[in-house]
Amino acid sequence: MPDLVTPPTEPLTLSERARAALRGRNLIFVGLMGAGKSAIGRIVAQQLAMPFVDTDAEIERVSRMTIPELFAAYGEAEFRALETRVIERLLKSGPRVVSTGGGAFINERTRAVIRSGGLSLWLRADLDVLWDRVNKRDNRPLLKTENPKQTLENLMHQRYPIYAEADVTVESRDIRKDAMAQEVLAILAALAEEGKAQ
Ligand SMILES: Nc1ncnc2c1ncn2[C@@H]1O[C@H](COP(=O)(O)OP(=O)(O)O)[C@@H](O)[C@H]1O
Ligand SMILES: O=C(O)C1=C[C@@H](OP(=O)(O)O)[C@@H](O)[C@H](O)C1
Ligand SMILES: [Mg+2]
Repeated sequence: MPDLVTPPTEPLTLSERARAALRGRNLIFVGLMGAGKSAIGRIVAQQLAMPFVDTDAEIERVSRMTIPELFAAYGEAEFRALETRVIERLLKSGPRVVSTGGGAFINERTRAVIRSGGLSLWLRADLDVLWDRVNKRDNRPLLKTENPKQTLENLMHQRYPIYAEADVTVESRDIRKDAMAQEVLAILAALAEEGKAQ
């Protein structure tokens, strides 16, 4: 007689549980410059076995210009319009993990596109963590001011109430990037299980 007892199923991995929270939707990282959207988004995508796109890199690819060149040549308003179009296209052809530039979710149109395009995740960080990270590079045109740390702090005050509208908030801490990515997965998995990731 063959054994008709169903074998026990393997427990789901953390990545599988996190992916369940997305229910086939895009995962969109938002937050201020230096929060780790680009770096952590890439690792999370690998873990979820989903394609990854960084919107700044995509904007640079399609325009064949760098972000500082785009700001210098066309100004912030034009950059935002291009950013909205690029994000809309990427989200429509998903599901992917998408890391946005810091100002994307602040723009009303882009925010609406992100809201309807998937699960938004705010990587939230303190000023000192952000400053420590952005200070090392000079590729962020908005920080080319007399006092860039003060500018970053002003942006925090302006933007944090808006980032808070994201579906999920994760504290971006000063820990290894792979550990940070694991935290993101664990929070997504917990959401799926609580049935909160609507
Ligand atoms: N958890 C982390 N620990 C250490 N360094 C980090 C961490 N997250 C990001 N970084 C580094 O900080 C810098 C800014 O991160 P990035 O992903 O570009 O931020 P964002 O895209 O949000 O502006 C990069 O050099 C990145 O490697
Ligand atoms: O905060 C912003 O308005 C910006 C953030 C940058 O992306 P990161 O947040 O990935 O640095 C980039 O899109 C551009 O310099 C503008
Ligand atoms: Mg980035």
